[in-house]
Amino acid sequence: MTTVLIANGPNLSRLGTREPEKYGTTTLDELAALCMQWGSELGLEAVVRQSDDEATMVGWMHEAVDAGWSVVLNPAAFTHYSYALRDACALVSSAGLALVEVHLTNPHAREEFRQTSVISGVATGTIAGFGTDSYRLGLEAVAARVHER
Ligand SMILES: O=C1C[C@@](O)(C(=O)O)C[C@@H](O)[C@@H]1O
Repeated sequence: MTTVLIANGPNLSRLGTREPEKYGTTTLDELAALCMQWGSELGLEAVVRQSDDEATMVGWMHEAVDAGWSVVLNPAAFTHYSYALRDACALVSSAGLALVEVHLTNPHAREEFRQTSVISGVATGTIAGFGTDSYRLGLEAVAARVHER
């Protein structure tokens, strides 16, 4: 089965209680279980991780390249300023692996600083604003690309 890394950035461990009016009430553990279920329905093995640490996330992108994993990435606040994570994401997409950027909220409808993504330019595509369904749609996009190969 094809493995997909679902990588979550800073503060997403607090899902469920973090600004629930914006991010919903689903916890990260619940989201991980949903992703594993959606993944298996799509013929994908979902590996779900979260870190508040930029270097750790850069290392995960290197691991994805070496292992041939596609990635569904919610870079969280790193979206807006982490050139290190952007460069690591470019390694994934330039290796021909799908790198789908996802967001629970629609950053374009929020504060000005959220309207810039330094990741989008090297992502295969971006899905934002559909709550936890953004992840499901991200997995569907990966599955469509993997199965057309
Ligand atoms: O932490 C997050 C979550 C987020 O990536 C989202 O999923 O909507 C949007 C980011 O602006 C924010 O920093």
